[in-house]
Amino acid sequence: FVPSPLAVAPTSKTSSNSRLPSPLFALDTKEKPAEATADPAVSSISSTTVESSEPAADSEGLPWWWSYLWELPALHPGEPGTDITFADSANVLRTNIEQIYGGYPSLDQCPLATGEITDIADGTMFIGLQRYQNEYGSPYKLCFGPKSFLVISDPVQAKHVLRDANTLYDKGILAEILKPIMGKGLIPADPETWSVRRRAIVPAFHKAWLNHMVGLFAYCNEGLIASLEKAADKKDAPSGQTGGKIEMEEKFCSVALDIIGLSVFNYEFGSVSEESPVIKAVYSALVEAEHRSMTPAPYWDLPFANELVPRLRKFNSDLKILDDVLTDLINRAKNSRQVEDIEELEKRDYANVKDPSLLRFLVDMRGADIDNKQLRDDLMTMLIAGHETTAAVLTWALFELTKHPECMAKVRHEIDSVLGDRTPTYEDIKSMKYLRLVVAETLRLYPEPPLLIRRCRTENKLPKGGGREATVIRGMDIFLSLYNLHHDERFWPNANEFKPERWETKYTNPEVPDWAGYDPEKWMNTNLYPNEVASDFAYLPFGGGARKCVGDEFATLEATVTLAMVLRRFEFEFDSSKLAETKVGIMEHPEDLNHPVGMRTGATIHTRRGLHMVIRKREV
Ligand code: HEM
Repeated sequence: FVPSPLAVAPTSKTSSNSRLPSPLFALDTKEKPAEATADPAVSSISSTTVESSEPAADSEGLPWWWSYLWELPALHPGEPGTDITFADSANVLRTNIEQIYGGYPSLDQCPLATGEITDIADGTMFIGLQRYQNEYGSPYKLCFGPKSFLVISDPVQAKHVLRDANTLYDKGILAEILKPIMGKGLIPADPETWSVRRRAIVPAFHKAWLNHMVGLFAYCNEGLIASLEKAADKKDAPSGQTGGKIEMEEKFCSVALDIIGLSVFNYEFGSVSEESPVIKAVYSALVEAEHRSMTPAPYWDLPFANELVPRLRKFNSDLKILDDVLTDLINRAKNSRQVEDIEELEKRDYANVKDPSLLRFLVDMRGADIDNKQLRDDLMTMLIAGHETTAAVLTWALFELTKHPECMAKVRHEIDSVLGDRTPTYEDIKSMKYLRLVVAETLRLYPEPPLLIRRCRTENKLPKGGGREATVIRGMDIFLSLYNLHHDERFWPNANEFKPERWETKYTNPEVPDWAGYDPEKWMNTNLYPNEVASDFAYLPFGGGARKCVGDEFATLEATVTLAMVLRRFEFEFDSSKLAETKVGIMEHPEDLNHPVGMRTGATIHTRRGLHMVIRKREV
């Protein structure tokens, strides 16, 4: 198997990027400069990024072509956790070869995107995929060596994959990569384990608990506010600006970690104010999950790799620290177990409950599986799934509000009139509609993650929708681009504009067959935030169908409370000294023109160099 005819072939011009683009998410081609990451935890995140001038070997010293070899079906037969076999992978490969040498239309009727590899390896793969979408429509196919992906960016087709035919798809590569970290947690779990655990975990996010969580979010934010006050008091802003300097992406990461620790397993990380080996271990797990998602060859599965590769040895020892903490918390919860029926648990008076964590609920539930390993996997999954995602939403919401002073003024007016000096309650959130729309609009412009991943288990037909009818063959890997869906003018007029008001207006487009359009009536009376149902699957920040995020309401409430508390007390401006520095980034990435902080992807969309702001206490 010669890779180049099948690949979007690296040309001599692009040879510095000759390592294959990631099969997952994106390759980041820029390294975050050290000054943007004073916090060691955050600097360890930036260390996962890959330099554009990468020589012909990756960070583990493996030659770039090794990843091609790994993808040969003979070396990578039948995927663990799925029923896809060597024969299925070979059939997908044969289809692609026939298409390349036989010409379009192929067996699956999908055009093959061709172009320079740099189109998608410039650090923002989702933007590269959008360029191809404009050219080829939905779905189109992308080949990297013998590996191929069907890229879907249409709401009707997304509804088919996620909801109507969801049993015909599994998580494919994503499950393979996350299994060593999350075990049998919901994201990578096999179908049997998934349905048992999903039934146990969904009731844990019940109404009374979410109501109580609003108070917990406010409690964790007090630490953040104290640390922001200190920064404001420093008054070290660059000349021409007043206030103190602060990097807000890192601050939002810390508060989101504190919140997830306390709410999910009753553990005080206290990461807003200090650094500890456990916090470092959490970041190590996150960094490794992200690194694996960007590494084409699963070298960690090789015999002895975990003993021999220094990176893996370090990761395993960090994971052990985290596992020990989780095991201790699980044992303590089990030792004080008080079994109750789900209905009774859901009626708990949380004001008088000492430990309101999700772990407590999962242990106390009658008939629950309280096997240590399973509980550990559940907690680890929620820690990873629920931390950086929310931090990213907060980062981009502050970024957009700073760019749009008229929206900021509206938000502030709402917060002042609803909250006054109080900390927010669930009822207050209901009253702060504009702020909720800001959160929704941020999730539209910056979906976290920007791509969903699936693998087809049974050949089936994709409906046409606003794209083309196609056959998805068994074994085919899928990228469902949320970024494309959310930025498509056919579903969202002036799609690139930050306009929270858009969510109040009905929109239909008869030119997209079978798409019902967006209808605010479908959520405003029943939900706090717009969702996939109201947009007929054109807005999928939390996915949709059976595998939809279990933490959607938790996360949106968390983001709303945090923004309300922070924006009420502080004024922000972009740090002008850092803006000048990022001009280089702007020149290199024309699509970043509206993003003075730049974008890069791992599992979520990060800034390139941090969200550097000048902060002042607000006169109220
Ligand atoms: C703004 C924050 C968040 C965003 C944008 C987000 C987004 C998503 C998305 C898009 C999925 C679907 C993935 C797929 O279909 O492949 C998902 C799944 C999931 N999320 Fe979230 N999430 C967020 C916060 C949270 C939180 C706070 C938790 C838990 C405390 C959480 C736990 C999970 C779990 C367990 C799954 C897997 C569900 C399953 O497969 O059954 N997420 N999330």
